[in-house]
Amino acid sequence: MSDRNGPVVGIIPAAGRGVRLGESLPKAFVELDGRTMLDRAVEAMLASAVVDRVVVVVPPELVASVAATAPARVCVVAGGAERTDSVRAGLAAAEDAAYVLVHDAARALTPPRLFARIVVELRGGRSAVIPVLPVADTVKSVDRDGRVTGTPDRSVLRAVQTPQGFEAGLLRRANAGAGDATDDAGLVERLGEGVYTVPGEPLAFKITTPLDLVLARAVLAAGAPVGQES
Ligand SMILES: Nc1ccn([C@@H]2O[C@H](COP(=O)(O)OP(=O)(O)OP(=O)(O)O)[C@@H](O)[C@H]2O)c(=O)n1
Ligand SMILES: C[C@](O)(CO)[C@H](O)COP(=O)(O)O
Repeated sequence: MSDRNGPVVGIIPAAGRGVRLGESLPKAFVELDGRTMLDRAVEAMLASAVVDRVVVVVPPELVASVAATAPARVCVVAGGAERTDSVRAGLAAAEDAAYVLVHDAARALTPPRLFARIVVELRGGRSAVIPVLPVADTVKSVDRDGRVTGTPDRSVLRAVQTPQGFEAGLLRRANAGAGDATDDAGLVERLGEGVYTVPGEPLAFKITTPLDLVLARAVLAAGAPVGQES
């Protein structure tokens, strides 16, 4: 059990290569209207006013250059081969945390109010809290031949975003366990611990493909109040 008033440390995994985006530099360093995805993610986290400090996890060769321009309350560490490895590196630099918020740099337009929504639940006694949205498409499971094996009831499905918030000790235990997962909550679920949901934000979409990049730039060009509102 964490100290309910203890520090919240944000961890921003930004060490991916962005293969699916296909740009010539690591994805977190691609610019959206003059500011990198990473800078936007850090600024939103700090603007939320619910995070005490931020650990940014970047490709090893970029640690020195990112650290040289990092704002106050932000430290920079080297990431690993998989996202889970990068989160582990972030956790190692968050030794003082009572709670951690793990947030993809790739969700660069996330409104600050989403961080606050997660922290309210953590301080209220939840150990693991994630933002989700309803699923708009029908989802099928398929076998290796592409043959449909089932149609899950859409009403119980949710698309999962970040920031994902945890009692720090719980995420340390989950992350130290064997195996990988596509999100941090998945590791916590494997421990048999409850993971709770709060409403996500459409603007917290993950910039994964070139089309996502077009969408993000269009949102900014349209003058949406991204990063300003709390
Ligand atoms: N070894 C890794 C892989 C991913 N990430 C981060 O985890 C977030 C979500 O990952 P994703 O969107 O898949 O980014 P990439 O791994 O860069 O994308 P791709 O799979 O297309 O290469 C991103 O902010 C990414 O930088 C990370 O810190 N370390
Ligand atoms: C953590 C995550 O953003 C939740 O939706 C997602 O699972 C990351 O997946 P990726 O393939 O590493 O982008």
